[in-house]
Amino acid sequence: MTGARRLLGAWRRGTADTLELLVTCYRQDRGRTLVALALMVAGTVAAPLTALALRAMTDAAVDGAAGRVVVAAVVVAAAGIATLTFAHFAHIAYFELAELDVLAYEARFMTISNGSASMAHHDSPRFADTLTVLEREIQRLRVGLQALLTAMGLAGALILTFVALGTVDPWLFLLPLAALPALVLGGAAERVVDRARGESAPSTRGARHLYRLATTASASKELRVLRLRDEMRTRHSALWSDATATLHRAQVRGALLRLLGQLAFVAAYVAAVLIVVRAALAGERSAGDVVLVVVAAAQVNLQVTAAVTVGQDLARLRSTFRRMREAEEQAAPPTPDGTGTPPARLTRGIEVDRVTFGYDSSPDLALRDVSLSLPAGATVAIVGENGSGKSSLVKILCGLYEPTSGTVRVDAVDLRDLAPHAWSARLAACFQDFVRFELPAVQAVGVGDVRHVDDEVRVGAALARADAQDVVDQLEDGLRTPLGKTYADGAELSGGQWQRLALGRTFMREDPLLVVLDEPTSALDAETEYALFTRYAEHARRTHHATGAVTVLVSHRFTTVRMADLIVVMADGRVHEVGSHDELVASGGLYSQLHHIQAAAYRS
Ligand SMILES: Nc1ncnc2c1ncn2[C@@H]1O[C@H](COP(=O)(O)OP(=O)(O)OP(=O)(O)O)[C@@H](O)[C@H]1O
Repeated sequence: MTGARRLLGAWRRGTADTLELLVTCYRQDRGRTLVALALMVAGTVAAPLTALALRAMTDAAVDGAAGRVVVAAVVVAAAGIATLTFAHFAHIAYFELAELDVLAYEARFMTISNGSASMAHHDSPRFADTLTVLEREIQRLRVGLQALLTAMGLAGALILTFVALGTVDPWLFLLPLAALPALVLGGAAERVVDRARGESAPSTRGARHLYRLATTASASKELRVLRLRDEMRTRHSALWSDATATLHRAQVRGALLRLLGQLAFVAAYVAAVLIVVRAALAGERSAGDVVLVVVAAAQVNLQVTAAVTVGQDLARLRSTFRRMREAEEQAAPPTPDGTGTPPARLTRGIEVDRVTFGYDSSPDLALRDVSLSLPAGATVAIVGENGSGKSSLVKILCGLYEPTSGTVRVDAVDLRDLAPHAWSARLAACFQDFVRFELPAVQAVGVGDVRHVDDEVRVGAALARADAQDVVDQLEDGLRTPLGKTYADGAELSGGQWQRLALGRTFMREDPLLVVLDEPTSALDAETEYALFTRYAEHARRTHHATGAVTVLVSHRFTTVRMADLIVVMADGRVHEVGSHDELVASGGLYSQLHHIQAAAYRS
């Protein structure tokens, strides 16, 4: 009972999802949706009308009624034209609608992927699998829309065909039952194939990754130097073979299931024709009846075949919507978002209280029992070896991940109680894996505060704060120069130049409460990094007086962070030492040792 209820629930949800596609079309363009629907239904329903008109024509001919023959012949011709042409015109109408639908669902897909404040879902392999399948399936929404419109026409055509057959012999009303095995087995076949799509997603994802690597310019240097062309090709084709073998096996099983369903129907069809032919031979049915049954039953065969195909496309469409819902659930925050507003200025600062954190995809902890006090207005440097937890701590401070346990407090308010988007609006951050926005230079920097994306004065000021004005000065058309390979005339920048523009972007926000610079100068030499950090720290001290903003600098270079008010040394996910440069050097601990080693290395 519960199973049946669950099935019914799933069916209802699936139908609602599928119809939602039509509602989306309707919202985009009412007129075109109605025209497409009307043409599709009229074109499909015209086929059984042909059978009825043929019966009338045959009987009229046998009776010698020339007038009726002509009328019926006109109907046959009109219905024939409608069958042949309406679907084509409908296609013209829904083609554009389908494009708009793909656009609408791509926007939804983008929101699912990157619309939430937290980015924890990006670490889940299950989410990655769902995205891999969705990325491809969204492009198939066009087929889904066609299937949906065809299904509506087919439903009308099937009803009309069975009514027509039923007028010849009530037994023929049973013919729809013979179509059931084909529909049920068709659905089962699609489920088999859909499962295989999910199972093959990791291999598909791997193959796509290699394909992207092999076709993007950024990877081409290493691929050439490492002479990886053949290796990449071998691995790519092995992964594809793996994915296609899984899909192929499922397709074969699906085809067998569908064949079984079709055979059941063919048997019933032959029986139906025999019943009517025998009755006609006995003089109980007219010649027109025989014509109607032969034509209509043949149409039923075509309609059922079409229904099975359409059924598969609709099942695939339902799976797409199911996956979309799953992805939405996976990307949803584990606890309801807070609604609080961050303070206009920080008075106490940011408190990290016994924070422990592990990524979903890893059994190890990235942060263990971290407690820190980041006073308002302070410049805090975080140093530590690779993998010691610096970036993880920064991401927690930015609210990109929630701590597994422990609390981050902003002026005594739990970060979880603040509205995520209100907190991110008060952040200014430059990450080590910064984005290269291929836009005109003004916008590539201006997106740092999207309200002022084209404001050349603000952008200029932000670049000056980041000491990156010279990058733009070198460009042919200054701030208006398009950047990157997306444009035919786009300027290509060096890694360090891109990084300095990213820094400029960070300084677009004028009233942040937290400024994060996570290795923003990794492409620069140690001396330049030191000079820049000193400049930022001074700037931060001056301006953050007003907002109480905390500036967090992450660096590997122990020698360049000594200007910070507070230095946090991380090791193995824990806070190993905290203090000012002088205090830490005096204590003779890890900072002191590593500082001396690095200083000696730079001197030599
Ligand atoms: N997205 C992730 N999924 C799973 N584990 C991760 C992820 N990001 C980082 N880790 C792990 O968490 C630990 C801390 O990484 P984190 O990036 O915070 O270190 P880091 O000190 O910033 O290192 P680096 O100096 O190399 O940037 C490492 O063991 C790393 O493998």
